Amino acid sequence: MRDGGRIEAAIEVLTDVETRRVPARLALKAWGERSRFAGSKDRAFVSGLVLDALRRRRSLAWRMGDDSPRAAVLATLAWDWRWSVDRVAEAAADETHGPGALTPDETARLNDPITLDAAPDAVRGDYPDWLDTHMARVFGGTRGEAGQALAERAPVDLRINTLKTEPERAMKALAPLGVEPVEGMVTAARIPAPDPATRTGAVETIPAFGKGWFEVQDLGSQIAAACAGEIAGKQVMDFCAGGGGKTLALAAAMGNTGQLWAHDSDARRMADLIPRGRRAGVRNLQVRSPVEAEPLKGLDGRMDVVFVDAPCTGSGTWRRHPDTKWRISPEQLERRMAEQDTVLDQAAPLVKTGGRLVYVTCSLFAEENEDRIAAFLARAPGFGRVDPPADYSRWRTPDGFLRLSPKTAGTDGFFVAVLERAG
Ligand SMILES: C[S@@+](CC[C@H](N)C(=O)[O-])C[C@H]1O[C@@H](n2cnc3c(N)ncnc32)[C@H](O)[C@@H]1O
Repeated sequence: MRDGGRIEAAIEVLTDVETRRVPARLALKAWGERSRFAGSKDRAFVSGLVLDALRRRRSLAWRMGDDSPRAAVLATLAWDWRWSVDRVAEAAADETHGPGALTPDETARLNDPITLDAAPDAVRGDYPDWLDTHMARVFGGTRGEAGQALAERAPVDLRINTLKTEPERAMKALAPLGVEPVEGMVTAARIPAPDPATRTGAVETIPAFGKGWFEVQDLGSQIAAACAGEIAGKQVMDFCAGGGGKTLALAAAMGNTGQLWAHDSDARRMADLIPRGRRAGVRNLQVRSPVEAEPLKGLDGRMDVVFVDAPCTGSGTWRRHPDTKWRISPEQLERRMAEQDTVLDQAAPLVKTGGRLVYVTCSLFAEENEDRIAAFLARAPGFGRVDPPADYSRWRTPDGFLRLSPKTAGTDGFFVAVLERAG
């Protein structure tokens, strides 16, 4: 495809995302199915452009004085992809495929972009107005900057699986991917955010992945899992195991000692858990699926650690899923809060006396984090807060929890509370 056609396709997909309020992934898939002529480079270009436009949707509209998908896509090319305005103009004017020649106003705005200094925080931080109070509660006067960091492209983070290899050996195998070590975490590696228009080789295709040497996992998720503490030889329950990202990290920390239990209220989400565990060399995993009559039977009061990776709005992952920030609603936030209360109440009885309940979300909002913990502690006075591991103390909140964000930690946003059941 020529650039004009690719740009027109990105405008079409962005329009579809916004008018039908569907995930970008589905709109891109639908476009791909309609556009059999598009090759893998075209798909990478269109997908990268749509996602980048979604990342800064509001600030682009504000600076262009136009909230159309066309304006967002053209501005992304000029300001984010650093195309010259002449190049944008030439591609747009492509007679057969392009979205049409730039107007004089578009040309002027692209050539002379205004700053965001006078923009409201929600515009500077690229999130919907109704979330401003939620962002303000956590980030105060720096919420615009926190939002900007959530609008950056994310790196690809890897977790080296110590059940299968040594970090040094894995780093050698990963060298062709351009990985960088992560300070303070020898089992983590990072591939800097790729160029948006190119489809980078999927890390899953290299032989070391097939051998189970590493997993793709955001560094924040790895740190959250590490907050389970010293768990070798213990009884550990991953209560919301889902696809098993945290389960496998917990398994590596246990080194096939003790017993790791995995549970989720949705059996379908755990479908890949057994094969993933096998590939990763996990031998101490027991899956307790909700298809069983009483999946948690016999486990009350037996766990040293119950890890609750709770359902949440995912506001910490906007870098990776920028469409979700425009779809999230107050009703959805309320629903997630109710689910978080339920999940805490269901998980707590499994914790043994002196054991720990580790509550994690990938959301930044206090309503899903501190407020849920405060409400839980009021309902369950046998539990009390303890400090998360000292290694991560630089991200401790004044209340003694952990909050990671792209701005403070260079990771996705995560919240961790470590609670202990009194003796
Ligand atoms: C954030 S996701 C888990 C992601 C997973 N731990 C990982 O690292 O890949 C939250 C999970 O909680 C599950 N869930 C929601 N309500 C639940 C409940 N009451 N009990 C157990 N799991 C629940 C959802 O099905 C979903 O899989």
